[in-house]
Amino acid sequence: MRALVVTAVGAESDSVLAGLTPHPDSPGPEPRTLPGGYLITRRDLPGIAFDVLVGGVGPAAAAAGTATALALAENPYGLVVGAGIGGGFVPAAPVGSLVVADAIVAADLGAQTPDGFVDVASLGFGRSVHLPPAELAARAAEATGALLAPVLTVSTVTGTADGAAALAARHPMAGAEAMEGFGVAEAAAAHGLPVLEIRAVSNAVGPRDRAAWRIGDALTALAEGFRVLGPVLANWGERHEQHRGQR
Ligand SMILES: O=C(O)c1cccc(C(=O)CC[C@H]2O[C@@H](n3cnc4c(=O)[nH]cnc43)[C@H](O)[C@@H]2O)c1
Repeated sequence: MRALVVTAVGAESDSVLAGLTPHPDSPGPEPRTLPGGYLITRRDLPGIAFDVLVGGVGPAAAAAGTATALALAENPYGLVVGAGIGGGFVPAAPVGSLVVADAIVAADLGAQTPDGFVDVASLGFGRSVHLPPAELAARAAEATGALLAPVLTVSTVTGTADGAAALAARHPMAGAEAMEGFGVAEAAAAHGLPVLEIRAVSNAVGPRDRAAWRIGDALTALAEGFRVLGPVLANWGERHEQHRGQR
């Protein structure tokens, strides 16, 4: 199977690649540049090939980058994975921990009304949630020690206690927020592909405090997560392809 992993920035892609590179002395091919300037780097593990893309920050950039890579793929992908750092809803997802999405939620796509926020699906336009394959998400969370919970996609980083409380009230089970997952998922769905999202928590969702961000710790956790995730995804891909072959 081939999997496309979509990160926002190079530091996240470097962490993912570090986790997917069993022999640091022979790391594999150098990055290529896709039309649009997207960097994409290939890593081969037993049973699975990964292309790790730097797609940009925010849901629109992530959707554009993912769609570009999927449309230009020489060989078809079987899975798309959104990956990177994110804000954690504490205490469930502390800084340095991992969250695997059991739902990828467009948390600020919709309309504010006098009665509160109405999501885009309730307005009658498209989708507000993408669901990763349940068994895959559960296995990924178990293997990596991640919290299995909804991951919210927002266009604006939550920076106030009121904002965090409003989001938590609308999504009481949420584990993390980030800015790309829903865009990645929309592009994957347009190509009929399953999607997974994993976030390493760099900061707590809440009042803005840049001094408290632990991006290094989160990037280390992301690399460790992908070290474990590689074989899990390979195993899932093999069983998935066998299952498709039997039909
Ligand atoms: O607070 C700021 O001044 C600020 C300025 C520019 C960018 C940021 C970011 O938070 C980068 C967002 C980047 O990292 C992911 N991320 C990490 N933590 C969070 C979060 O708490 N909420 C949303 N996104 C987060 C996100 O996926 C982006 O790729 C801050």
